[in-house]
Amino acid sequence: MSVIEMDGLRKEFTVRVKAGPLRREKRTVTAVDGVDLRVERGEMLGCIGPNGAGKSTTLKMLTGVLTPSAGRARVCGLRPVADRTRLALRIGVVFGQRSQLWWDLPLRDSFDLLRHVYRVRAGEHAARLARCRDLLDLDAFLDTPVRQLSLGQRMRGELTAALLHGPEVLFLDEPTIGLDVVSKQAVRGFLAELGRAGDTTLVLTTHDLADIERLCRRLVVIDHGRVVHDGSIAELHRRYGSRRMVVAELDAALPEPPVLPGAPVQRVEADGRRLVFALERASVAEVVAGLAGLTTLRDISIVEPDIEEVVARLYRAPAALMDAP
Ligand SMILES: Nc1ncnc2c1ncn2[C@@H]1O[C@H](COP(=O)(O)OP(=O)(O)OP(=O)(O)O)[C@@H](O)[C@H]1O
Repeated sequence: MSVIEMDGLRKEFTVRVKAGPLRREKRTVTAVDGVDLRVERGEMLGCIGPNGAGKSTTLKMLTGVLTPSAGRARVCGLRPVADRTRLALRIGVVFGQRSQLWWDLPLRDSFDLLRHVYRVRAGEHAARLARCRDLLDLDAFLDTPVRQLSLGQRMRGELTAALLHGPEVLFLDEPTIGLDVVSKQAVRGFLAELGRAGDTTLVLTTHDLADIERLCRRLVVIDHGRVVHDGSIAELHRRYGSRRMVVAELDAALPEPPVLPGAPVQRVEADGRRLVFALERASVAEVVAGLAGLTTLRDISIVEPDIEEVVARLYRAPAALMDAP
């Protein structure tokens, strides 16, 4: 049994929209449009998609916050809505906008209350808290009331709060949004460590592709409520034709951009002294050899495909053009 199962999962919302000066009409918004996915124990699944694609709605259905309009979801073998209380003991949830901490209490007291809510044994609680304190560097603000914490400090507190009962699955909606570089690194490092340990399944949505590159071997792209890619980042590059680039720095500009077979010029920069070639069929050696016959090369570098670029192209493509994953 997979730890997360989704079969034809669907969510529609009925919204009222203005249809004239005094009239409002009901309209149906399909937020999630038949998602089929399996996530195995210990996997780290990254979920990306443009604004409004249906990521948060999917997480809300998996955590029992929203009832699906159709289809089936199981998490740890449980029905998220019907078995919500039992499920709460087995999952951890960090949703950026919602806090599970007590605003007026110091972090330490919030953690203590959560121990009682989840009925965690004192020894287990202490061990998990010690690990989080160490990896997330909590000690400097453990006695500060939550409302006085910075966003990055609070997010580290939220992560700890979500993990103190030892969940099997951790759902994270935008865990690094708005964090500064240091907090982002702390959160990513912590999640990577959690992933390496291998006993927690992690599902995260993000707009920050560095989160995905750092953490997730499996990437799901959602658009218009449907899964349009499910696989590794390398597969995404292969599928959408990402190419490596060769950047050639020349001593002097050429009168015309050179035509090299299998390596079209992508960009001309620095007044013609920097040329960027896409490696379509040619190798780096062939580009270097081709250029050496024409000019003096000052420097050459290779740029690996950029995930931002491929994802931007993917988001721009109309959903209908994207084939199934
Ligand atoms: N409670 C609601 N009532 C009506 N429509 C909703 C509701 N929640 C979400 N929607 C709509 O469902 C669609 C999917 O929203 P969702 O929040 O799941 O997207 P998302 O992929 O998480 O977006 P973002 O990246 O902006 O957070 C959007 O069109 C949104 O307006």
